[in-house]
Amino acid sequence: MTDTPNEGAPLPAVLPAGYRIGEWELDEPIGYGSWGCVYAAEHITERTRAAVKVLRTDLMSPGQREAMAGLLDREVRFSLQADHPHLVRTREVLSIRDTAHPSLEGTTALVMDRADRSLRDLLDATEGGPVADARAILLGISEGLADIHARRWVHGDLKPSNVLLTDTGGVWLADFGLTAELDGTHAYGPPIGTFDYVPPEWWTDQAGVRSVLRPTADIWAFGILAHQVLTGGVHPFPGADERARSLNVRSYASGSTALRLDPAIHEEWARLVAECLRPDHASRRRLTAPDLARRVRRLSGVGRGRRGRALAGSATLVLATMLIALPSGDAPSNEADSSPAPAPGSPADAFPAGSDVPRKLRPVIVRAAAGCTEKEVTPALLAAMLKEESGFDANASRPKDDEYGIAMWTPWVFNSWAADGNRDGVKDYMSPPDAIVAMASYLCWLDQRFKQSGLHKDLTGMLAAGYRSSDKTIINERGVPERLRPYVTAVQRHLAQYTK
Ligand SMILES: Nc1ncnc2c1ncn2[C@@H]1O[C@H](COP(=O)(O)OP(=O)(O)OP(=O)(O)O)[C@@H](O)[C@H]1O
Repeated sequence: MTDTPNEGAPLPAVLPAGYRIGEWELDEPIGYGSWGCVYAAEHITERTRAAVKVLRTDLMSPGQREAMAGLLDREVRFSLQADHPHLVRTREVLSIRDTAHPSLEGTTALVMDRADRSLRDLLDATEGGPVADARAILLGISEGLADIHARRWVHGDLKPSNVLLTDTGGVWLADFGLTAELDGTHAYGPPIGTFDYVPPEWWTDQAGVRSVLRPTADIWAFGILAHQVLTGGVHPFPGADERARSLNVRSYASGSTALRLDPAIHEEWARLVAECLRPDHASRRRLTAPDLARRVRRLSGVGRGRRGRALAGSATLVLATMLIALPSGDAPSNEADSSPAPAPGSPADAFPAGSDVPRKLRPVIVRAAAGCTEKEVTPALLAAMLKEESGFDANASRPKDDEYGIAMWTPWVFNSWAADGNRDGVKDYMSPPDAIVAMASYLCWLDQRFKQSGLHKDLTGMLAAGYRSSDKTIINERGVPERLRPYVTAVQRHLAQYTK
């Protein structure tokens, strides 16, 4: 908190060197963004370096300030939870207290680890050919993206100035001002974007004053960025300026022109870039961020198992724990329901007599539930969810919402929870056993998240609602949102029928 030694004289737009925010003393600005200025800074006693992003709403018009409020909230929320070697670390978020300058009171300052340059600086300094450490940079970006998507957020503004680099080889994604949390299959953001990195559908996917944001937008941006990294800055779509290039992007997406990548790019990298630059969301979504990271890792020649540090609290860890806990047994089959009546005490006997839960599915449902130690994740709950999601139809689909199969998984979301329920070596969201085990893993994780957040009432309702939205939605609303109430009521009705 800042009361002294900041002087009482009027402050210029750029805060003067020596200005103190909390325990941090500002030095020169490192760079300017649309909403704020980033300063080099040092801790006043420990002399550690940092970068401090000051978002000065006092310099904005009332309209800008209003637009800024929501974005700022998202940037702060995501920054505080980002915990990955390839996401810039936010040390603290401060609210300026400066009695000598009341207009600054309450201004937000994000104190981050300081990088030595951005990828933009590196591209500007490179004349042709791949930038130095191109592979490591692309690997870092793809792993950072995979983590963001696994947490069900979309970066939304991936571009060279938002990729930070350190002299020691650090690669950090930064600037979470447009980072948005998914609610279902997509998020919404303000219609702001950097033309050179937005996907073709961005121009048409506007919902009122908001634009639709999907994880595939980050994949597109990665494709553009990878092309630039591999060529020393060449944008894959020709044009003298951003507007001309964006017209060429749209002409490509409409099928009028073909994609022409720089021939100097190695064939295998070019194939990956082309996949990222598929012309529409539907064809691009097959390449999820975890797949992308795997492919980049392989192309970079980095062996399996190389991770900077463990992902504390990540979904991956919970899933691994759960699958180890799965009792062994015969691999469940995908076939239709045709088995004889169950023996008493068998998995197939877990449901009330006359229940419509298909007999063939009962063992996998029971086994999937047994893999979770949370008492709410029962065979009855899984069956109730499957009933409401698909009516137990293995081929169900809602293409409009990008949801498929018995558990109505969205393909890229399934990837974060993917399970090989029938142990056939393939993790497939259209395979009922895989989809059901993944559903149990996800519900198990949601259950733990809610309990950790102090939410203990109506857990089954929150689990059903969380499956339809996200952990964050339920935690933020402290329970089932009204709009999801009809869905939750239906699941709970089935649950009562399936509970013995
Ligand atoms: N932690 C950091 N360490 C070093 N430089 C940083 C850090 N964070 C941001 N920068 C640099 O500061 C500049 C401004 O960053 P900021 O995130 O405010 O905006 P931007 O991404 O350049 O633009 P916009 O806000 O319009 O998207 C950028 O050049 C960025 O590379």
